Amino acid sequence: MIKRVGVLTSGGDAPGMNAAIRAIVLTGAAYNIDIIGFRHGFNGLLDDDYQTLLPQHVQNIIQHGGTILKSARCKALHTPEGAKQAAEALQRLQLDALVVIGGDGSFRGALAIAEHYHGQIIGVPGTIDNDVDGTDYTIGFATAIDTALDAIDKIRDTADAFERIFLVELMGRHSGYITLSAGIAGGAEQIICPEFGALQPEDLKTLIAPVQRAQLLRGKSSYIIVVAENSYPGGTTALAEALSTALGIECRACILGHIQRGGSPVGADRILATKLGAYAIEQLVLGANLMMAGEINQQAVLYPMAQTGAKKKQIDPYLVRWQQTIASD
Ligand SMILES: Nc1ncnc2c1ncn2[C@@H]1O[C@H](COP(=O)(O)OP(=O)(O)O)[C@@H](O)[C@H]1O
Ligand SMILES: O=P(O)(O)OC[C@H]1O[C@](O)(COP(=O)(O)O)[C@@H](O)[C@@H]1O
Repeated sequence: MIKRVGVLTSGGDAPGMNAAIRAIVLTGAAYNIDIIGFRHGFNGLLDDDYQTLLPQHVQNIIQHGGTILKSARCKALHTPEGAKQAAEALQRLQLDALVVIGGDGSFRGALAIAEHYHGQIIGVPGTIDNDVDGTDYTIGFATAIDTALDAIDKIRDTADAFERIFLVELMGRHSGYITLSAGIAGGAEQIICPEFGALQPEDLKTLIAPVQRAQLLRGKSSYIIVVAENSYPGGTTALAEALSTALGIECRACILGHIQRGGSPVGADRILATKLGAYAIEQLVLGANLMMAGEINQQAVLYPMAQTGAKKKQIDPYLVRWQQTIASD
């Protein structure tokens, strides 16, 4: 019988985390389960920083970005002592289960705790990067795309007016999901992301030739290259400078950064978060352990937490081929 469940948000915050917390609290109340919210990610377990979450605490939060529980990265959890201490906190507070809302890193943290914990643990995928296996989309990704798109559309106006090349840097440390998706939707002429291979200074000619073709043959007045972070030595600003020198045309870099993590979650993220938060609680009641609540083909599914980061989630090969062979030529 599950009576008390802890919940925390960990790693990069993502729009929709609040909607997930709300669904967890409301579903918990329906099953007569007490929900205890830990603040600042796993740090809340180590610092005894928690509060009981009642339905009234999650009123009017579905529309807000960020997370009412705060999020953080927790260095201590990378040590066996930290994981043991976190598990001891869960036992001491008599928690039957823990819900971790975060990315595959947070799920690795949860698995470290599980080595010392007798209760159940379930994950809910929350990260703008969409780099978690076992779910088509993560909570926050859809909002991040719209935020990036809004910026790309605006940059297009000034790029066109000034007949400039713009490089727009988007987030995703290890994954090009945001970059490919926002690049396709924003009509970017070129896309640079980890899945297409690292770009080195000596490879610049592969970028330059299509730019020249577009300008000479098609008379393009604006040209947008979206770039995933960490794609070029020295960063996107260095890449813009190198391109300016090579092409003799003004290139500008725009780093969107953490803007992509904020804002009111779009409908798709609120719906996904509500579904997965509720499903996580219902599956805990049914005995799920060390699983992630995901959604595949609109169906809520359980997926082993240990496999959520085991292989690199594939970005859409059809769009990759189209972008590389048709859109960027
Ligand atoms: N291998 C690991 N062992 C223990 N804890 C981990 C491990 N990887 C990540 N964590 C915990 O999860 C937190 C968030 O991980 P991170 O990769 O930054 O974000 P995300 O969950 O969004 O992928 C880390 O700060 C750490 O506390
Ligand atoms: O906020 P920080 O610590 O600068 O981290 C930035 C990173 O966090 C993210 O926004 C989200 O990543 P995670 O969800 O894996 O934490 C990445 O896109 C970005 O590289």
